[in-house]
Amino acid sequence: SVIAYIGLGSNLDNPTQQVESALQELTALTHSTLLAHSSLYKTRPVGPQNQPYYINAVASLATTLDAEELLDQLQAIEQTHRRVRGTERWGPRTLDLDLLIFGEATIDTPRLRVPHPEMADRAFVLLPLSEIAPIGMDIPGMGRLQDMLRIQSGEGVERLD
Ligand SMILES: CC1(C)Nc2nc(N)[nH]c(=O)c2N=C1O
Repeated sequence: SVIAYIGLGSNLDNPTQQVESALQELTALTHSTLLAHSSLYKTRPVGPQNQPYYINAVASLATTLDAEELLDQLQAIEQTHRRVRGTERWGPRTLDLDLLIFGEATIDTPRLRVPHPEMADRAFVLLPLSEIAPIGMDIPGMGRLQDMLRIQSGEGVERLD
């Protein structure tokens, strides 16, 4: 099996509830085991500011699914949260499940880019990720987590106790 890291985000319809229940659903994925999840964070929107704050988290999963199969499962969970696709690209959403890292794989297909190309400059991903990943972890084709964190300010990312 490989270890996959999943980014969770929501800023519509009770985001804390959306993320909490998505974490529950991740424990029920076939051929997968939820290993850990971060705290929840309240984060300022990246992109258009005229939208609500997000709730973000990161989870790690041991899985024997391949990346595309896992993506299918994640998109199915998004659907159960009434994720209305085709809405504004950077607009608000009930639930985003992003496949951030899939073992040592680097994938670049029309459906899937892994590791997630924007994660290196997103504190709303790096801070929760650093709670559950080894700080020296190498992110395939991108560099070390600790080096990415160093150039991020925690501004606009608040851990919820
Ligand atoms: C619109 C965009 C880029 N901004 C975000 N901003 C924050 N803070 N959290 C997100 O999960 C998030 N997701 C996105 O897709």
